[in-house]
Amino acid sequence: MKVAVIGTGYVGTTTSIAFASQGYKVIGIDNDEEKIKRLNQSKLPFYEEGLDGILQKYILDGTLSFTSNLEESMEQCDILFVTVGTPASQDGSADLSSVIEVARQIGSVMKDYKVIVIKSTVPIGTGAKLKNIIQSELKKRQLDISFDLVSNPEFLRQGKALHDAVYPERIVIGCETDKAREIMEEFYKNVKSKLLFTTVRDAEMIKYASNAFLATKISFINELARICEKTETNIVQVAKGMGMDSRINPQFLQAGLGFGGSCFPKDTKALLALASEKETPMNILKAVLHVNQTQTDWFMEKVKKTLNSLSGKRIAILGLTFKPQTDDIREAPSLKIINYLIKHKAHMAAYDPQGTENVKKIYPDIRYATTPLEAMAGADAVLIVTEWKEIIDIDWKNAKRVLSQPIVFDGRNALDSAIMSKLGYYYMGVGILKS
Ligand SMILES: NC(=O)c1ccc[n+]([C@@H]2O[C@H](COP(=O)([O-])OP(=O)(O)OC[C@H]3O[C@@H](n4cnc5c(N)ncnc54)[C@H](O)[C@@H]3O)[C@@H](O)[C@H]2O)c1
Ligand SMILES: O=c1ccn([C@@H]2O[C@H](COP(=O)(O)OP(=O)(O)O[C@H]3O[C@H](CO)[C@@H](O)[C@H](O)[C@H]3O)[C@@H](O)[C@H]2O)c(=O)[nH]1
Repeated sequence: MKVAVIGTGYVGTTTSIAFASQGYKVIGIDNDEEKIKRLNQSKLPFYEEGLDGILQKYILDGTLSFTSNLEESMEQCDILFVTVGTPASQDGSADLSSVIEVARQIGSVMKDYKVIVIKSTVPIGTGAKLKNIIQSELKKRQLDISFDLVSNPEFLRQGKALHDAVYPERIVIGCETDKAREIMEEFYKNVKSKLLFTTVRDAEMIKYASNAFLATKISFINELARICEKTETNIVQVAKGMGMDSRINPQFLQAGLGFGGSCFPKDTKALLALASEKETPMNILKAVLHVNQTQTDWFMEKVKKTLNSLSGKRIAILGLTFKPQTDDIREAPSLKIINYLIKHKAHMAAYDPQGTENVKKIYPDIRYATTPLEAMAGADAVLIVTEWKEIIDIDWKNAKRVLSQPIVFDGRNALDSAIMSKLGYYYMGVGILKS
């Protein structure tokens, strides 16, 4: 079976590599010519540890190739996976212009039966809409070609993309015909995973519902962290005790600075926009977003109160990306924190192993350091914003010497408060007693 993947962004490139590793011949297609040129030179358009070597291997052995020519690629493939972006529009709803454009292009060049698989995260009803667009393009060409439209949402996590794509916990397939079901079953036959066949609409909803639920767990624990601080209880212990109940489970109960990234913020907003369009309010989800939007301010108010004022203070920011193991800064809490510090006239120096260049484009005028210690030199306080291992592993005993004051605000509860206190730090996390 030959495979084409339309859109060679984060999901498209990582799933193309995963499909190649499963023995398929894969063509990655993108309308960004520069990206295609670089991919063919084995250069990834994003940071993902260890992936460039694997990409190079599959390019060199001819398993994987990249092009901007959709028509030619379609003739050579049986299944087309669509992984183009669906970013948030001004009103929060999903911007479907790229998936619609791809559907038009497919309909205008398709010559025989294909299975068109939507991996992009799209609102309920989009699959049916895309099917209509393809049909009307075929009609314009006076062709009566059959095709199947399948929804196969992607659940991979950034930083762990290849692992998640090769060993998915579950595969959800929404399809409408036995033929499409058989082809999808055959395609995934070597992947050991739970498989759920359902309708296209259900599959579309499963993706939004999953992200909304995980986001809900995070906002729940973050709101609980606020009350823990007022009741002299420790959110880390509370989450641990809660998570020991298998019905609750310990994942996504890490209190912190709120969720960021390219998915949770936009997907929760898109589901809310859909709910509003359907005149069915989702009050819990609204609160989830509200807690998330206020979490960094809540944290920064504590920083300001502890330091009396931020004006003229030197602050070291450790970590800029929305989570470790990525260079992605979309919706990263660090951006709100930098903005807060600028507004309160603090001086800052920021360090991140991978995200600096991306943040520089938004905030060119703040100081960036090339090591954590350089950022910490002379600082009145340190803010841990992303829990990179390199940041957790700082030699905190010796690092104290470069600081002006030994104060650490840990936005990820990444360090041990008792150890930090023993080392002589004034240490404050999220939802834990200060030490
Ligand atoms: N990033 C993640 O971790 C993740 C995980 C699961 C699902 N998703 C979903 O997958 C989709 C893609 O996300 P992403 O992060 O890979 O996006 P991205 O922005 O990194 O990549 C999208 C790619 O599509 C290309 N593109 C746009 N229009 C095109 C067209 N007409 N023809 C060919 N290529 C075109 C762009 O040039 C870009 O390379 C989104 O719907 C997202 O919600 C993302
Ligand atoms: O207990 C937790 C877990 C996560 N986060 C934050 O939540 C955000 C998202 O984290 P994560 O889910 O690990 O990252 P993503 O790569 O955005 O992956 C999510 O979004 C993808 C895109 O839809 C889905 O495919 C994945 O299943 C889903 O986990 C990050 O800012 C994390 O810091 C917390 O604050 N506390």
